[in-house]
Amino acid sequence: MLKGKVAVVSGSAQGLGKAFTHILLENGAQVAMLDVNHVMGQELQVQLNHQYGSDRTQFFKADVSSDQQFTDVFQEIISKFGHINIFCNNAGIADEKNWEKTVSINLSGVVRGTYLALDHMKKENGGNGCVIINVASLAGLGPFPSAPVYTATKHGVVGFTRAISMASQVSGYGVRINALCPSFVRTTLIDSFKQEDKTGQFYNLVSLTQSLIDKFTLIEVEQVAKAFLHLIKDESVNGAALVVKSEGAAYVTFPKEVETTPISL
Ligand SMILES: NC(=O)C1=CN([C@@H]2O[C@H](COP(=O)(O)OP(=O)(O)OC[C@H]3O[C@@H](n4cnc5c(N)ncnc54)[C@H](O)[C@@H]3O)[C@@H](O)[C@H]2O)C=CC1
Ligand SMILES: CCCCCC(=O)/C=C/C=C\C=C\C=C\[C@@H](O)[C@@H](O)CCCC(=O)O
Repeated sequence: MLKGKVAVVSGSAQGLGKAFTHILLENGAQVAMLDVNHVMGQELQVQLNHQYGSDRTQFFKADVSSDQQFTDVFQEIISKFGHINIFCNNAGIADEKNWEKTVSINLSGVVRGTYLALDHMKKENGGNGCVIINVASLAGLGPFPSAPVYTATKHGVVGFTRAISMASQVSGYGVRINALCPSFVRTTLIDSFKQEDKTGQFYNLVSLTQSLIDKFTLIEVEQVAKAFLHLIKDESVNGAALVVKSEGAAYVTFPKEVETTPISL
């Protein structure tokens, strides 16, 4: 299904990015894995070489919060694979204490990756069939009180995706751009909410977070990967947000007009 397609996944050394890499490979794509953690990334590449063959993946070390590193690695990927058809901005952290770093990775990193990919896809490949997936969160659609900056970055990813997808369509780029919004997933990221050096002033809200996790229940990376694949294949959507919860996946219906309650001045 994805034979001949080249995909890039950021934050692919573990967690959701690793699961996205697996499902892309299982469906015939070649995958450029990008991560700041080169030890885990290189270990994974060795494992994937054994499993899928040595020509299917290559690991590239880069920090998505660095303009220079992201731009350089993007060129390296083009030199290695020739072109890119699928680009997934997945790298993310949950660090309320160092909240500026969270903004730089979760939001600025997504904008950076989308612009690099869009520029390449529209010029080199005429856009046709190219797709960008931005990993947001259910926290991009509603408040996650113990992580307000994380929530802001994910709302930002959803808003950016909706606007840039329209810009792509109106400009005739032929590139679809969609957002993936999982609820809590069993990865190492989840540990962040129990670490005081990550939660900062919101450490007192640990039990509130736990009750949200209990309400939504942890989902497995493989379930999110299936939704990710659906979003790649579904050519009918652009600017969509696909929610993934334990009970299944569903597209968000955004209101054409927001509901308001008038006040008298
Ligand atoms: N685990 C969860 O409950 C949910 C996660 N998400 C989102 O999914 C994405 C992936 O998260 P997980 O797999 O859960 O986390 P994870 O912590 O398991 O994996 C994140 C990966 O991103 C890499 N990374 C971090 N900062 C980076 C940077 N500056 N440049 C390049 N790579 C970097 C890490 O080295 C790691 O390999 C994130 O955007 C996260 O916000 C969304 C909803 C729920
Ligand atoms: C710090 C731990 C990592 C967090 C990873 C992550 O992104 C998890 C998010 C999970 C969901 C939290 C959102 C809660 C939102 C509610 O406030 C609710 O309003 C959402 C409404 C949408 C719905 O369909 O239920």
